[in-house]
Amino acid sequence: MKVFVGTLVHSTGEIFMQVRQAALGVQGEKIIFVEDAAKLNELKEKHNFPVSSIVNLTSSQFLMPGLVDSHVHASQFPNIGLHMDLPLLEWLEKYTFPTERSFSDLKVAQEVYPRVVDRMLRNGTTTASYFATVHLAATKVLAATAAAKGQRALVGKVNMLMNCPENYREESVEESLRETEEFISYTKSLKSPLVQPIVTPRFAITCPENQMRALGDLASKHKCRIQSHLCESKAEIEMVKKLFPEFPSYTHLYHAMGLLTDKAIMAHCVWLDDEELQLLAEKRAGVSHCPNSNLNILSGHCNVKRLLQHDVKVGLGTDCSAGYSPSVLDAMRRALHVSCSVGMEHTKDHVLTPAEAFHLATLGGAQVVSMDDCIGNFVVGKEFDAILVDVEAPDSPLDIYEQASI
Ligand SMILES: Nc1nc2[nH]cnc2c(=O)[nH]1
Repeated sequence: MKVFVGTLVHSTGEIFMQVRQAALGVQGEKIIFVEDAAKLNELKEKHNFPVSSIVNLTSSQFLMPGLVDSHVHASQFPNIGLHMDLPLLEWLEKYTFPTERSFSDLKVAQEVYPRVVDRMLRNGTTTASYFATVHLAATKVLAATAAAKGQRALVGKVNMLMNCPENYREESVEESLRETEEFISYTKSLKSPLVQPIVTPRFAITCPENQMRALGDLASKHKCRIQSHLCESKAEIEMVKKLFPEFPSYTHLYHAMGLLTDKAIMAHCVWLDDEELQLLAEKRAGVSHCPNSNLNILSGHCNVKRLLQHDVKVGLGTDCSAGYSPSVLDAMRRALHVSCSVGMEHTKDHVLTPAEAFHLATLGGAQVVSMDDCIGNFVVGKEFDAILVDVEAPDSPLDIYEQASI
């Protein structure tokens, strides 16, 4: 049993502090928090439990729930900070598909994915929902890497068949299903308590109707989560309307395909109309808000308060590499700034508070990835996915002033 002796500090200022040490979570061990040594002795006597180690937190340290990145493309990390001069559809064609295609070479996956998972953990992301690429072998590397490095992860082999380069797509619906099912079996064979497969139709533009329907069925058969992109940019929505004119909206299309489940993660959702918002709320599908990406590739300002007011589950996504930062703390800051812009366009009721941004990054994210029964906060009985923040670590980027008014 591990025991943490210390006081949990909660203040809105926390969210701007740099995470100095990540992934303290200890699998399979019980952890309790106590305020002081006297309380610990009392508990030891009462419950007669063995104590294998005690960690005392100093007054400059605090623990907080691990950060949840509900939308990130592991295969796009080589492009982080590059190529942000085009809007979504052109950006995909010119920069993103060619980079993802390079993962047909397994060596690329073996080199890139361990660095991705390390980088995410160093940023305090204890749970991530990853898009990989269409390549089965490379996607297996990502799943095995997350399992080996102890990151909680949903990993998706990307499904796409049309409106993408001939040298970067699946061959047929049959092959797409066969390989996705093989990936699901492979992930289960890892027997990791942390890593699970997620069904990943890229978006409606790249997936014909029969593929989307079949993937919806597959997710239902294997009780898998689903992730995709929805209503990210106006040009994307126009194209979806042209490709699927018989459906009342993009969101209704996904619903008809069986993709809008209570275990679905829909990235972006910047431009939902009222009916779509209603449908999303009714189906209990979650939204991954990716503000860094939405600004970079000019998608738009998502009104997160509007989503929350309709009782939609919302978490944060870094969406690397359309987003240039793999840090969920960065996503929190961007979410606050975007909400300020939305507030200036509407009313100040649309501005997020720092506490709400903190919630989006932790429990909100856990709800979106359908894991709020086991992570997201420090409720007794949940897994201990936590990060230790030390504001006085050597070279800390923060100066703490006694005069600060809290
Ligand atoms: N931001 C983003 N949007 C997408 N829509 C379809 N694919 C992508 C992607 O890779 N990134």
